[in-house]
Amino acid sequence: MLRIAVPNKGSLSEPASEMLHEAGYRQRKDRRELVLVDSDNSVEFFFLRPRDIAVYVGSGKLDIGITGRDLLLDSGANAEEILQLGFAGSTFRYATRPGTAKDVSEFGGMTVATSFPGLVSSHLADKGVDASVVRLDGAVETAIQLGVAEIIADVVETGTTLRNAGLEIISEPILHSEAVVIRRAGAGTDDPKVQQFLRRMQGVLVARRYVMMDYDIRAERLESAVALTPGLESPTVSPLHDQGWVAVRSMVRTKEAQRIMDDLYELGARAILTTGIHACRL
Ligand SMILES: Nc1ncnc2c1ncn2[C@@H]1O[C@H](COP(=O)(O)OP(=O)(O)OP(=O)(O)O)[C@@H](O)[C@H]1O
Ligand SMILES: O=P(O)(O)OC[C@H]1O[C@H](OP(=O)(O)OP(=O)(O)O)[C@H](O)[C@@H]1O
Ligand SMILES: [Mg+2]
Repeated sequence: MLRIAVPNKGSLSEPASEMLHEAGYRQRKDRRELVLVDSDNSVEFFFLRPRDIAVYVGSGKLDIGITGRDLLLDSGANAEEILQLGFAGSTFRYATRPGTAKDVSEFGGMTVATSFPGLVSSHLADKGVDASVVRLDGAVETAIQLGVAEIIADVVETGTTLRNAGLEIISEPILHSEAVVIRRAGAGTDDPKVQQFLRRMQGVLVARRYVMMDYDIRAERLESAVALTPGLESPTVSPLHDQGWVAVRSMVRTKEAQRIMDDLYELGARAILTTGIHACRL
């Protein structure tokens, strides 16, 4: 059985379970369930606090985990990313009241409040800045108002939370984060059970990002049309009964589908259809 850690709470929890469900795995119906065995797929899921996942996986007690890159790096656990999952995207940044500091180099002697002390301490050390770090559990924006710290370091998605707290971002992001699949460092991905899990998750990513596009085009325009829809490897081209026309089938990025349909139409393509992909193995 492959033992997989899944976030049980917070921003990562629902999208992680949704993705696993799309990959064909059973997921819990009751949020209080802590362990779930999916015997059909030889997988055991452990629903754990997002912060703890890297610790379990790093110790080798669990084979694989889903967590955030920021949480992984903050934990200092002996684990590494093996797949990026494309959800829970955010940056990790410093912020303060206007006028306090314009750059990390000015933080010397100040206090930084954060829920990610490992990440922040090592970033400050890299920059050679001698600032104190105070660890808080959440809602760190308030630490400045209450005089616990001059600076905060926190997850920023839209920036709304910072704006509402009257804070401004300082310097470049410390980190770009997203949900990732992790494994104990050095354990590799050769294990067939791990390979199968990764193929399923990659299948979901592709099914989410691509649609299948079909169209008919005159044979003499085929090369120009194929240049617009090169597919992942190479498009399928089939002859039509009506001589001089061919049918083309190719995968295109969902985000680009409408633009490509316009361009194909301009080129003379007709009967242009897109269909969703439910699942795939590349
Ligand atoms: N607003 C957000 N947008 C995108 N990702 C976020 C956001 N807030 C937190 N995350 C990500 O979620 C992970 C943190 O999960 P965690 O459950 O500890 O905190 P949370 O989602 O803020 O939940 P809570 O604070 O309610 O417990 C990190 O990887 C972080 O980057
Ligand atoms: O840039 P934004 O779109 O505003 O999102 C970022 C905010 O979302 C998270 O907070 P959450 O609501 O999880 O509260 P927390 O501080 O208690 O974790 C995070 O800690 C930031 O505060
Ligand atoms: Mg939070």
